Amino acid sequence: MAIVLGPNRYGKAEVRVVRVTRDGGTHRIRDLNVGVFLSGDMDEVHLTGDNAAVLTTDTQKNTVFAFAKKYGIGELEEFGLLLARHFVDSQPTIHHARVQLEEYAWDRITGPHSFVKGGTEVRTAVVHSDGSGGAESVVSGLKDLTVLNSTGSEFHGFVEDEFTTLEPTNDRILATAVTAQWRHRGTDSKWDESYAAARNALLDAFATTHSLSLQQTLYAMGRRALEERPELCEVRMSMPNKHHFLVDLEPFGMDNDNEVYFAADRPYGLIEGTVLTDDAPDAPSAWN
Ligand SMILES: O=c1[nH]c(=O)c2[nH]c(=O)[nH]c2[nH]1
Repeated sequence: MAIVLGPNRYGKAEVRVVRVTRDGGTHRIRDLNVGVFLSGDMDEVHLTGDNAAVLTTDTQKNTVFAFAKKYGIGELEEFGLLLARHFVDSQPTIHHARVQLEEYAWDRITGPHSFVKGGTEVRTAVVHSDGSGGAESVVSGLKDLTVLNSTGSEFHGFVEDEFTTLEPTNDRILATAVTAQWRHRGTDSKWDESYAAARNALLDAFATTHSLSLQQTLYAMGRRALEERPELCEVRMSMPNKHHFLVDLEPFGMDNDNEVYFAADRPYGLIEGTVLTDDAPDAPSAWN
């Protein structure tokens, strides 16, 4: 039996870069968390410790800051593509780059240079590139988009075995924190417009679907995004069921007509799924 090196990559995780753009006295601010992960001719560094092929993770981090200065931070996906292509194009030993990005929102308060941090929602992007002219993929998304329907949700007809205690319901709160990623067919979408429209499609489907299960809602959301955005071919979602349990007020001589809930934080159901068009090209490297 021989022991061999399997798939590997290396890079700098969580480069926190804040870019201020000064437009006269008016400032704009972008707040990103960038991860760079590279792979290529890395047998020697693992097998013998020869670092000749290694572009250091320190250099990768510096490149993120230098690009933020040199090119500014435009659309999130575009910034990721710029970085990913640079690493592969400039280094003969690097054949594949993955750049993952998170963006945190800052909303203007008043005046030209004051901001308040946005909510918990985070915009995300993952870019893979084998270099200019090579295979590339772009996955956009968001995480922690927290939503709630205070009615319009039922859950019944499920399996009942000897351990089942859950009561069927025709009216419950449905709440979740959506993490969603959507894969683009190409690498030339209008990124900001596409992001806003996909987000709206998810939100609108959540709000307007009369839900018989969170699974059904998940499918309706992914489907809506794909129907409305032809530049997309696959949506992956992870949605915790933020359970709201009716409080028993009978001991106090009161009824509870779906008015008072206990918001439990754990354990929670975790509903995950993929929705895709039947012509979606295979793209394993877009996700790995
Ligand atoms: O929408 C739901 N899906 C489930 O699979 C499930 N399981 C559960 O206990 N509550 C719910 N709700």
